[in-house]
This record gives sequence, structure tokens and C-alpha cells, in this order.
Amino acid sequence: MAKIWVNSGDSHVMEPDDLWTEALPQRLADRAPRSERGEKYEVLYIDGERIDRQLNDFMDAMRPPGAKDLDVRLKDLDQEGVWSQLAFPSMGFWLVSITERELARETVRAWNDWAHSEILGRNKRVITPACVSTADIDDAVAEVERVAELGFKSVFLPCSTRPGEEYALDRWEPLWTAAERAGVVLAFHIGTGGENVVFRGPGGAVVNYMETTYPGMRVVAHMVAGGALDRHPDLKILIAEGGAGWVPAIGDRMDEAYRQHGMFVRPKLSRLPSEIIRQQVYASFQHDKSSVEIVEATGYYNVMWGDDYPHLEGTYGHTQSTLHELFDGVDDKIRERVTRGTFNELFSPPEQTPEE
Ligand SMILES: CC(C)(COP(=O)(O)O)[C@@H](O)C(=O)NCCC(=O)NCCSC(=O)[C@]1(C)CCC[C@@]2(C)[C@@H]3[C@@H]4C[C@@H]5C[C@]3(C[C@]5(C)O4)[C@H](O)C[C@@H]21
Ligand SMILES: [Mn+2]
Repeated sequence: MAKIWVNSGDSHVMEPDDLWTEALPQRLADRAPRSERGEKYEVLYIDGERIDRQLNDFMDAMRPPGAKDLDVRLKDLDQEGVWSQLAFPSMGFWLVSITERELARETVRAWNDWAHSEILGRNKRVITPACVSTADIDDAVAEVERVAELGFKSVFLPCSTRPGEEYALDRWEPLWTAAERAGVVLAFHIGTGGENVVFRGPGGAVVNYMETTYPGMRVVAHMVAGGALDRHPDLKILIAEGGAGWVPAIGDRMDEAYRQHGMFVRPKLSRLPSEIIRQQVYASFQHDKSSVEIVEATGYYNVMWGDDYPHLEGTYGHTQSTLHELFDGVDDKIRERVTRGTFNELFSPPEQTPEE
């Protein structure tokens, strides 16, 4: 089978265990996110809070050779046919749980400086979003301005927020303004900002997998209906790892709400929700056939494939067979858009050198 070369809008870096102990004074490093192997679960400590995380066997699941080594990762990518990756944090995901201002600001800054020197500074194919404080919007704005200067093209935000901090609220407006002005994409990754295991019982594994998808839909509802994207027409948001088939469907439902409940709608928008979604909302998927099918069926083109490397939910080891299943027989324009074009539009990776 001919090799299909793609870009990945959803991958992950795995940070060195000493990222924060190396970068921060002891009084802050001791409170930064830390992972320990418990009896049955990985145990996470964040600013003194203990969270029982993944089942250990989940954590021990197959890991590609390059998960923690950039040079080896690039060889993995050549083998799998992935040219460029937007690589989200791993331990850095838990920074969004920090509510104390100084700790949030300093741990985020340290993560960004590590990514800038160890990833962006050492290669052009793998890029990361930057992290920002969710504890203080002024700090988040300052960090967006700083990292944009450093060359970051996106900023990671959690899909779930603390109560009273929902994305439709004015609290976030300075961040939307700064991100639009800096030309950075807001990259929301599913399964972040809240509990990922909310049900234990029959079907738990699948039910919880679905439960982490819904907050991605909520982000779109708040950013569209709350007016943020209408007020900032150059701002683009990505919902990573949540699939893409649902995006045009919620556009229809939001249009129906906007029309049928018009007497209750505020703020009024200059465009229908479904138009805003087609112009400013992007989504990534790994295996879903429906994420490809809806492009032609609905005219929603902001679909981006992702390898979710090095996670279990990703395609490492079966990328090419997945890509052929997804794209063989699909219109070339749609296949090019989903496998590379959407990523190129958002992140302009370097031109791909011909395969050796
Ligand atoms: C769900 C249970 C506990 C049910 O068990 P029972 O039947 O009652 O005995 C069991 O099946 C299980 O532990 N499964 C392991 C997977 C899992 O934790 N599932 C949660 C929902 S899925 C999820 O949270 C995603 C969205 C997808 C899997 C990877 C995921 C956990 C990743 C993984 C782990 C960690 C969290 C993270 C980023 C991170 C750095 O990589 C996302 O925030 C989130 C994400
Ligand atoms: Mn992912």
C-alpha cells in the first residue's frame, strides 16, 4: 500500500519527571504536578491534592519508543507517515487544576520554557501548544503575549472549567482578545479540567470515554452562543481528540435554538452558530469514519486527523492501515484537507522534504 503522509493535530509530549524541580525554587517545585506509581493506580499530587489516576496497566500499556525522546520520536513519525505533530502536554495537563496564582504562573512558564528549548528549539516538525494559567486571566494574557513572541502558534486550554468560570462568561474576554491579536489557536483537549471517571459499573470504560467527549461540545456551545467567537472573528478554536462528526450536528441544533428560542437569545450574533462553527471551530479525530464522511455531507471542512501519539487511543503501530481505511476512495480534496490541509492552515509546518 502506498504510504499516506499526514500531519497530526493531536499528539502528546511526555515531560521529564524533573521539569519543575529543575526549573523552580523548591518551595514551588514541591507543589508542582507529580506522578507516583500506587498499588493499583498511578497517583497524582498537585499542589498538595492527591488524585488517583489511571489504572497502572493503563499507564504501562504499549508506549512507542519515542514517547520521551524527540530524536527517536521523529523516527517513529517517519515509520508511521506523520510529517508534523501538534503535541499537547501530558503532565502539563494537570496545571489547569492549580488555583493559586503564583504557582500557576510559574509552573506554566516553566513548562513553556521547557517546550520552547527542548521541542520547538530542537526541531521543526513537532510543535507544542503553550500552557497558560487558568487561575488568573491577567497572567494568562501576559503569557500568551510572551509565548507568541517565542513562536508558539497555539495555547492549550481545558475542556472543563471550574463552576463559575464557564467560557461564555466575561472573565475570559481579555484572553480571547490577546489570543486573537497574537494569532494563536486556542487548542482545547478533551478529558482535561475535570473528572474523567464519572461512572463505575457496566459499560464503564465506554461510558467514561464518551463522558470526556461532552465537555468538548460544551466548549463550542459556550464559545459560539456566548459571543466570544462572534466578537473575535479571527480567533480559531480546536477541540482535540473528541472526534469531529458531532460538530456540524451541534451547529444545526444551535441554529434551531437560536431561531426557535430567539425571544430568549442573548447576545444576538452577527452570524448563525453554524456559520461561526464553519469559520472558526476545528476538531480532530483518530479512527472515526464519520469524521471524514460528514465533510462532504455537511460542508464542514475544519476536520483534522490526529495520531494521539503516544497514547493508547492513538494509531501508533497501525497508522497506515487506519489511514487507508479512512481515506481510500475518498475525494482527493477532502483527503488532502483532513490529512494535511487543515493542519497547514492552522500551524504552517515546514515544507515536507521528499521521503528518503
Ligand atoms: C473507566 C474505568 C475506571 C472503568 O473501570 P471499571 O469498569 O469501573 O472497573 C476503567 O475502564 C479505566 O480506568 N479505564 C482507563 C481509561 C480512563 O481513564 N478512562 C476515562 C475516560 S477516557 C479519558 O479520560 C481520555 C479522554 C481518554 C483516555 C486517555 C486519557 C485518560 C488521557 C491519558 C491519561 C491522562 C488523562 C488524559 C491525558 C493523559 C495525560 O493521558 C486525558 O485527560 C483523558 C483521556
Ligand atoms: Mn490526545
